[in-house]
Amino acid sequence: MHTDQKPILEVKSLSKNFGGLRALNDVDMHILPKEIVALIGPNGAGKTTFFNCVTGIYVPTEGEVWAGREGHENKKLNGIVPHEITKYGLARTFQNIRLFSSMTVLENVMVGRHTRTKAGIVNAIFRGGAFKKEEQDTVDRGYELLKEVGLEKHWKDEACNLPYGAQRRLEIARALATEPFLLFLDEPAAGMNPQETVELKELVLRIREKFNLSILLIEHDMGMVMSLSDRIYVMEYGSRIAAGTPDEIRHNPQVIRAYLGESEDA
Ligand SMILES: Nc1ncnc2c1ncn2[C@@H]1O[C@H](COP(=O)(O)OP(=O)(O)OP(=O)(O)O)[C@@H](O)[C@H]1O
Repeated sequence: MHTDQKPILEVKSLSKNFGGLRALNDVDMHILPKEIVALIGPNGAGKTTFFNCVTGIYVPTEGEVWAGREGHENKKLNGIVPHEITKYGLARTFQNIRLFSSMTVLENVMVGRHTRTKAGIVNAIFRGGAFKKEEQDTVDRGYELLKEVGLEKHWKDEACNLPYGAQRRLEIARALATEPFLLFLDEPAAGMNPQETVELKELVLRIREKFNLSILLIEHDMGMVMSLSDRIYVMEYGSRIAAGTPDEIRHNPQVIRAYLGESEDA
């Protein structure tokens, strides 16, 4: 990594209040092209609130979010609605999987793809004749992405019938279909067995290379965080308490204290 590279994400003094609760307090972060960065911290530290503020779901109380593809100027994202942020190139998965459960696996990926097509989701549903070619491309591209995450054999299954780990991979495929430059993964390994977690790690590394992605992940599986991340940010009670390489974080006394102080189920 070269430190003179333009960050593709710059978060400056981000804060979020919920009534009297300061869920995020003055948090700074940057991500460089093709970096894999983890955001960790005990339960309730503010990690999901951070994701929600950066991806437009919450309006931050204070602070600024700037982002832009490599080779382009960064643009201020404050005030932009979530679907416009997705279109701009920031895609995400959710802690509680949010698939369209009665749609097929392939249709779920096609929904992501329609962020990029002229036809849009309405024409896709009503099958407007003028959009047939584009629609075929959407199907082909969706199928390719299913192959990428190892789900092509399940393309006609209803999404709700997939095992849990496969649903998480499908969410990643749907996010990739929007052609992001920055992908947010909210606890991608949650509920996965050790074998699925290893496969997920390989998948994350593969898609970073193939799609030239930067990735920010929230994850409680420390084995995965330490072995996958280029850098790690640590939060506690809404504030950033540390940032550094996995080795620096592992030996940081404040981080050790934050983790030893939390309950065992975290
Ligand atoms: N919409 C909301 N309204 C009020 N309080 C909220 C809201 N969302 C989050 N909070 C509170 O903000 C704090 C931070 O929550 P957040 O979900 O961001 O933490 P987290 O680090 O993602 O936790 P976990 O690891 O358990 O997912 C918590 O005290 C939570 O109860």
